[in-house]
Amino acid sequence: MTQPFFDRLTDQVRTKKTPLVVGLDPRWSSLPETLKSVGDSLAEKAAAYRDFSIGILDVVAPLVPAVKPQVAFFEQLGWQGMQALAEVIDHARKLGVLLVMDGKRNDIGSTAEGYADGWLGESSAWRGDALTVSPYLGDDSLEPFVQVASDRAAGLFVLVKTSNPGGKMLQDLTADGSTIYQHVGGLVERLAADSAGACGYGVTGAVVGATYPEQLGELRALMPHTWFLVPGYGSQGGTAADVAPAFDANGLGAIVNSSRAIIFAHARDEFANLDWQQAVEAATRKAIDDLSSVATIR
Ligand SMILES: O=c1ccn([C@@H]2O[C@H](COP(=O)(O)O)[C@@H](O)[C@H]2O)c(=O)[nH]1
Repeated sequence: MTQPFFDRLTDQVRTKKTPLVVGLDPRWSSLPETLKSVGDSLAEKAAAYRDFSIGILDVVAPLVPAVKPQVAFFEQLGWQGMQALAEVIDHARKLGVLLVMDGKRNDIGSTAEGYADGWLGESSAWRGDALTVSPYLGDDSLEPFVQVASDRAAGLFVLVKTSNPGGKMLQDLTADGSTIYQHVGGLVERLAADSAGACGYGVTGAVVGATYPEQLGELRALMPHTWFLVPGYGSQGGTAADVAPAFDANGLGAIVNSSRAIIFAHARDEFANLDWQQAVEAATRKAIDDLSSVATIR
């Protein structure tokens, strides 16, 4: 019997001794030139995205608990991109690194069932260990995801407080005396508390941006059964000090994503003497070291 996702994540974070997650966000304009030596048809771009992502996986799988493929960049290339994503997922599974699919899906409940099966269902080629979902269609839209995730020992990360500057336009509005992100956080925490496993965390996690450290601390206190996925560290300006409030007393309860700062490290001056995979490894180790100063994992 497979352990619940957040129990597996806890084990992986303890084994790898880091909360760092590497984001797989291939972008044609930033790819190493050696991978772009072919043409730029959709098929050729998809093959380059596959090779790039697999090359990253080979480097980071022994170092980090999970990777976060950004579905948008694969969807952008149509069916060839989705084929490439399936191959990347397959490779990650063989390497034993957990997969957080960043798709930010949702719809009315009956349609949400389709998304849940497509991204978490046993027979899907795009099955992740966890999926990001939007809360803005309400509690009934989350139910199919919770059901499938519970049945499949998968996890969810619901958007609560996103890292982008414009997120506050809606998420910080006040209704019935609380902000929208506090209401969403309360809903996610109730679902997590109802399903908490051996590690103390439930089936629903929350996305909370590193760019809002004050709210990270506030939500950590409000959401003790909810694991956080923290994007915005690195390229968006979030620092190790900013993400420090996301962790619980055991240095657990949060994973911290970094995408561009790691996968395109070959373009950083400090790694200019390295090939692109060596640069990925150096940037990953640097981020692990940086985060170790704020998350003491027990
Ligand atoms: O609030 C959010 C939710 C998701 N993201 C995603 O995370 C990565 C961040 O990439 P970086 O290169 O490390 O900035 C990307 O896939 C976003 O779509 C987010 O940034 N903020």
